[in-house]
Amino acid sequence: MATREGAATVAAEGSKIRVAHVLTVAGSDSGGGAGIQADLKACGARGVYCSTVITALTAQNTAGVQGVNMVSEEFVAEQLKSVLSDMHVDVVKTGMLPSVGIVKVLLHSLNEFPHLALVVDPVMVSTSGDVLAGPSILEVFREELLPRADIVTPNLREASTLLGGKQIETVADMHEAAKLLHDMGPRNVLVKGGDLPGSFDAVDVFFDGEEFYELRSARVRTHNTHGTGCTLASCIAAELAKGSPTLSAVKVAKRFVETALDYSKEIVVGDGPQGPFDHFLMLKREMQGSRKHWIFEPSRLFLYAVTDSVMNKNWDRSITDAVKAAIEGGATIVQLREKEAETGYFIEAAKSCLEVCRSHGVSLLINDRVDVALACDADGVHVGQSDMPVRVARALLGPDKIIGVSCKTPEQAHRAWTDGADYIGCGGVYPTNTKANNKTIGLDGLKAVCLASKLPVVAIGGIGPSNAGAVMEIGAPNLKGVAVVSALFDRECIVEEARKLRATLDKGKTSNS
Ligand SMILES: Nc1ncnc2c1ncn2[C@@H]1O[C@H](COP(=O)(O)OP(=O)(O)OP(=O)(O)O)[C@@H](O)[C@H]1O
Ligand SMILES: Cc1ncc(CO)c(N)n1
Ligand SMILES: [Mg+2]
Repeated sequence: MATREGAATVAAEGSKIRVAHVLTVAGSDSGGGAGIQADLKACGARGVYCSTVITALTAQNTAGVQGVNMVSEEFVAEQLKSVLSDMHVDVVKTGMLPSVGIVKVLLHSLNEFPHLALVVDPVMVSTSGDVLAGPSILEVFREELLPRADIVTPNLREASTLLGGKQIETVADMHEAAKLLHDMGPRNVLVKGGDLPGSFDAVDVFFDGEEFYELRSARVRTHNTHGTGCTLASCIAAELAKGSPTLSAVKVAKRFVETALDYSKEIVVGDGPQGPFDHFLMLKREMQGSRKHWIFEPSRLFLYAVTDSVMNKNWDRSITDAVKAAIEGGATIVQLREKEAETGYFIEAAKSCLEVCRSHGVSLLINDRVDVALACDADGVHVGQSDMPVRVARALLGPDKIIGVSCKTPEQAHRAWTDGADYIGCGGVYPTNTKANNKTIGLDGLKAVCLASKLPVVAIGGIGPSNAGAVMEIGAPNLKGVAVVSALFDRECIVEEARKLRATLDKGKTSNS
């Protein structure tokens, strides 16, 4: 078992990195819930590479199995040869093995690679009651495949069939079955109790030849259990491939299945009685969870105030006072655009603005200066096309900060999405004095950018109370608001101007809804 032991999740070999690798030899489930598809997802979720030798195609959905098309023995052999002659496999996991001939072909390959660990999920009957491997398979399973296995994972029905029809209705029966199956030669046995009648827990019995372990988890109340067996066996294989001892691998795998079922208990994929679950839902939720506190709510772009150092100087106002007034008038997000400010002063001013913004639940972004945003822990940055690239800013700021990017063209808008921006600032919509040599793209340019991206868009450039309504009326669902500079900060009373703008925007919103 040298290879398995040596293949921790990723084992460095010089400068190359070797990945933990499971080969699944199983059937395809067109519905994507069990078989090869479950194995790929399970290994993916556990961070392990998975190659696939397909033994049969099934036409299958949440109602059951409508058809089976076996792959020829010769072609199963060819797939095995392609993978095993070239790739560094740590563990072979078997699922649907529909004919004696296919099992023999597999055994032949395993003989050639005696170091490979073997997880056997003796798939025979699907939960829907459809036969995936007939009784003719039993002898070769008992006599040849099980003795070669490091672990075999039958469900109740499969354990009973392997044992010639033994009744298994209680946990005590499962112990007995595990012991009898162990006598057939596998190193470890896991009798799965997913289908144990009347049990509150999902109990599996593990036997290593010496000790019995009852592995219990809460029974998730769900119809989405299609593919639990395949997933469990693949997870065991994945953990073994990383180098775990067998009992730990089984415990991790069972926990994975339980958690995946729990996360997926409400999903609806098909109309049949037994749905699949989502192997990645817990990861998706985790990702969302880590961004929960800030998660960017596009409606925040509604009235976006962008400060301007020159204007504040002309009107003799501090940045903080300007920001306070904009928020009082109804600004929903603020960006500090201080092109000339010295870094030390900028950080202090940003901290003071941040205090004001936080106390009003308004996000504060910094224009261009990722360093300043990091220094004062602002909510994010807004970058232009020639500033720090979005990808680099994202790498520096991490997943929790908001990143906006200025775009004038559909290409830039598309790029913003792939690079990981949270929103697009699009303009100049109208001519403006705030930015020298800034090309005006008009309402058509704005529309084209909105159409080109899934990201929320805020329009900018020459916008004020007189034209904000027209901008919002272009009718793009992802146009979430307007950003203004002069219309607020180059006016005598910021609060009043902000209120006027807010009123115009609010009016447009009510008449559109
Ligand atoms: N509702 C449930 N809640 C929690 N765990 C479950 C539930 N149903 C099954 N399990 C667990 O899932 C794993 C697979 O067991 P199960 O008996 O369902 O296998 P199976 O019948 O081979 O599955 P399938 O044929 O649908 O792929 C076991 O660890 C079992 O305890
Ligand atoms: C292809 C395939 N393999 C295994 C199972 C057992 O769930 C299934 N339903 N379909
Ligand atoms: Mg099964």
